[in-house]
Amino acid sequence: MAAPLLTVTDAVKTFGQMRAVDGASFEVAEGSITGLIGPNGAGKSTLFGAVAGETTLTSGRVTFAGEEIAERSATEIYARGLSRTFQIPRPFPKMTVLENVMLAATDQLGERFWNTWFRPGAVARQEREIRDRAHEVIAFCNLTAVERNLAGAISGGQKKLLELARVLMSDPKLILLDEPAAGVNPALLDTLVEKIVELNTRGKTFLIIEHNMDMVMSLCDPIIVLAQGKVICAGAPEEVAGNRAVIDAYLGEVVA
Ligand SMILES: Nc1ncnc2c1ncn2[C@@H]1O[C@H](COP(=O)(O)OP(=O)(O)OP(=O)(O)O)[C@@H](O)[C@H]1O
Repeated sequence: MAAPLLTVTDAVKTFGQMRAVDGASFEVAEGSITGLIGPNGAGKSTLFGAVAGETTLTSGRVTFAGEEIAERSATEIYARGLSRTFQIPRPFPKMTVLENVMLAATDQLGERFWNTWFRPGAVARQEREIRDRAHEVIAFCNLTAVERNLAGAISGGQKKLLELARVLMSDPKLILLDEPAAGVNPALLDTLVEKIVELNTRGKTFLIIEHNMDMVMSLCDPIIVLAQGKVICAGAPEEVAGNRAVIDAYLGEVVA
């Protein structure tokens, strides 16, 4: 069997006395759409932040594409092909959809971009390439009709598609989606799911945090369940749905 694309081993993240992530271990197989679920406060977003390099784990290991990344910066991890979206989309509201998508590419070019200031011909060529790629990605995400609109003025669902478009500019191997369905109307949710499936067919691997159980159960396999910072179950949707510890964790949330 192929080595996993992402491996998290004994991850711990504490905030003062609080163990937000408490010894979590799991794998994401290359080519999978893996779900990460769990009650509120289980530690899912904290784990995402640690995997993407925004925060450092208190202890534990993270391996991505065969390389240890727990100590790497977010920029280095992004450059290696791991990109994420946020629970609440963070576009630049006063810029157009097209500008937002193009900016995702200039972010990633970093120093190389600034170097080109000394070579004006190269700047123009690079800008053309970025614009062409942005148009492709925007069309794929069904956003062409609004590409000249201000990002702050498009719908919640379109903002989620914009997040996906920005992520796609870097052509990542692994895409982390943080609650893609939150605040998205059913029609746009179908589009979003369709796009995820299509990208997966083209070889992209996904790790998805989601509270919408219908979406998770139909889209993700395997599903990893986190509760109080620990993985309490991981398996196929039907296994997870019938697991006693999972049911108890969610019931605990309802009762609490
Ligand atoms: N920067 C921080 N400082 C202190 N506590 C934090 C911090 N970030 C997260 N926490 C706490 O860590 C725990 C895990 O939070 P986290 O956001 O990772 O959970 P989650 O599973 O993503 O929850 P949700 O589904 O509600 O988004 C929570 O109790 C939260 O209050």
